[in-house]
Amino acid sequence: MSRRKLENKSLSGLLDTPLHTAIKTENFHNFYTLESKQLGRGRSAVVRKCIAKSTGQEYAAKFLKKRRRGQDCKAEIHHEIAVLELMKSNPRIVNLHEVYETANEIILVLEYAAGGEMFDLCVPDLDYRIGERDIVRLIRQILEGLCCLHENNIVHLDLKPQNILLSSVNPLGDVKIVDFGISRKLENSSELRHIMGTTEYLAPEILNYDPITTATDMWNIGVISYMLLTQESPFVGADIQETYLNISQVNVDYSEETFASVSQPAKDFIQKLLIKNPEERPTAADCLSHLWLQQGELTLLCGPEETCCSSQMSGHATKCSEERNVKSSCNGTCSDKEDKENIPEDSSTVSKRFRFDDSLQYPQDFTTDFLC
Ligand SMILES: Nc1ncnc2c1ncn2[C@@H]1O[C@H](COP(=O)(O)OP(=O)(O)OP(=O)(O)O)[C@@H](O)[C@H]1O
Repeated sequence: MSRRKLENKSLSGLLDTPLHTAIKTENFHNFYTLESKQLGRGRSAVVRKCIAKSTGQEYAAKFLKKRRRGQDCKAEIHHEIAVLELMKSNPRIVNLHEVYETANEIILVLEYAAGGEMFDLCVPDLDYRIGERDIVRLIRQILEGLCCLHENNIVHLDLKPQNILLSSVNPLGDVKIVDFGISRKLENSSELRHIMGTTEYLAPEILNYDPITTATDMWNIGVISYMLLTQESPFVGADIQETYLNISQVNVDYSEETFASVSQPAKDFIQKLLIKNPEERPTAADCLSHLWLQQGELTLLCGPEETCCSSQMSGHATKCSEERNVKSSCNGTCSDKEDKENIPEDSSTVSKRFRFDDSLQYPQDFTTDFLC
């Protein structure tokens, strides 16, 4: 879908479509062996690896509390399930296998992303530095997933290296986008300006309380690309105020020193995305046509003549998704659609959310509209 179509839409909220996935009330533990080590934890969930007793297959079990901070969160969880269902056949989005419900929790049994978080590729103390060719492949894959989400008028709103997982790390596998907990459906009728997220990844329009569109996710593509290429978080400051200021002034270090080993097309790609005015940012489909992403082996899900949407970035004329066959990039889902309190924290799993800004107290999340 073109930006023109999307920009008139603003954010309303949650998908309340009937779910196709059966919510099982049998005892989860009869069917899965749960490993004690946490894979991760976030604002709303604890995620643990589990093994299906019948098949030996590995999964990730995401335990979501039905009530958090005294509020019923079932609608949010329903929404997260509905988004995962909508994206079911997109290989860039984590697959939802099963759902269980207990008295206090809903358990999402997800495809297991054995390679962990992309965040681990963004840290300066990495033994090896991931090459630009690999970064191009990973960014392409994120954009392919994002194209499909945006074509379905869903904005992720929490894209960050902690929510981009990898199917494997050695060899470097494929992208799996996770955590649709604060994603929202864009609607014509209403708009939402508040949302929460992690401070250093917030787009200026969120800080400014301006309407949110799909372009908000595109800011995050710029941030993720910057982090993969430079091993630095572009906006993080000494404290939360400095981080806000850096974001609102788009104060980014593009120095020779920081970009010493980064190609010019890669730098150009980031500079086109880290733009204050959301309307000037290219769409996910535009980005796929950028010169930087044209290099190396292309792993387009679309056929060549079915490439996603128009190209604002490169000027290449390509086909729009509206004209596309449903079997294109979204494998049928695009156009054919219409607290962790009870789970003891595993000390071996430290949240890496704030690794770039350890000085800030948890949570540094921006929570003007706390959803749950
Ligand atoms: N399918 C998976 N395979 C492997 N690890 C996973 C999987 N899903 C989630 N994780 C790990 O668990 C962490 C938390 O998961 P997730 O982001 O879905 O939880 P959340 O509570 O919704 O997070 P947030 O606070 O960002 O909203 C992820 O960052 C990742 O490290």
